[in-house]
Amino acid sequence: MLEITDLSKTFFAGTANERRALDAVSLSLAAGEFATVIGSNGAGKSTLLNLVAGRLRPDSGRVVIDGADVTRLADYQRASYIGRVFQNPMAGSAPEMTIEENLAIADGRGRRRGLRIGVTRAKRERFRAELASLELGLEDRLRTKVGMLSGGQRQALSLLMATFSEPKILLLDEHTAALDPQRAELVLRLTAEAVERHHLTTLMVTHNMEQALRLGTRLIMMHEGRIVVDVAGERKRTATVADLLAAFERVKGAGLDDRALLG
Ligand SMILES: Nc1ncnc2c1ncn2[C@@H]1O[C@H](COP(=O)(O)OP(=O)(O)OP(=O)(O)O)[C@@H](O)[C@H]1O
Repeated sequence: MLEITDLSKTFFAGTANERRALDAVSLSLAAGEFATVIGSNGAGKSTLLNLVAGRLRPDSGRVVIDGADVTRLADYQRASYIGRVFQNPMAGSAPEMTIEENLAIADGRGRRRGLRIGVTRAKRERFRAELASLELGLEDRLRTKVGMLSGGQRQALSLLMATFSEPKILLLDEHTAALDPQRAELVLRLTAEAVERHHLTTLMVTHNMEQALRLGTRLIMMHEGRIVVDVAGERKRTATVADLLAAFERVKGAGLDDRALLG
């Protein structure tokens, strides 16, 4: 479903500040595969997501989604392929618009006939049913402005909006980091349910190793623009936080050529 081949991105190339954010990364995710992505600050995690979303253009390499080469498409041109939730709960929805208006926009995303935010009775019923699944009581507040919601409620709504039009790829960029532990747990549960229900191919960046181990079917560790650990199946299920920390220490100590051994 997602084929990334030899993807590279350097910022400020040719200057003293040159920074190789992504270094010939290749990654293949099958339909429905849910990869959690960890790595230290500056490892290239957000850059990877930005390249998949089309927010950034790569210097070289390819991004193929569901067989379509989207490498040269701008972010709005691949919007129908991608749902994304950011760290900031304020980023995913429009505060001055109501819950149902926000959902109507999400519902129309990627469709051809422009922005249609008209809400029919049938749509309203669907919105109500989807909101009820969040178990936050938002189904009774369709006409409430989104700016009135708490961070956790807003992030749950952002997640619903990101998955509403059943995207091919779901990108989650530390989407629970700004929430208190209880709300973070709720949004994580909703995430797992949405991925399962819509069979979404997912990349979830997190700094929380326990989360990275508990969620998803695959775990990727990045370091200095490369994927240095990539585990799935039984190996992922039985891995511990201590294993990840040990792997990270090995990566930091290893020369570039040795890193391939860790996968
Ligand atoms: N728009 C940009 N302009 C210049 N440099 C950038 C830009 N985005 C990222 N970088 C640099 O690229 C490198 C990778 O950054 P990136 O944000 O992808 O890392 P990350 O793994 O997401 O880190 P964090 O965990 O801190 O969010 C860093 O050195 C960063 O400073």
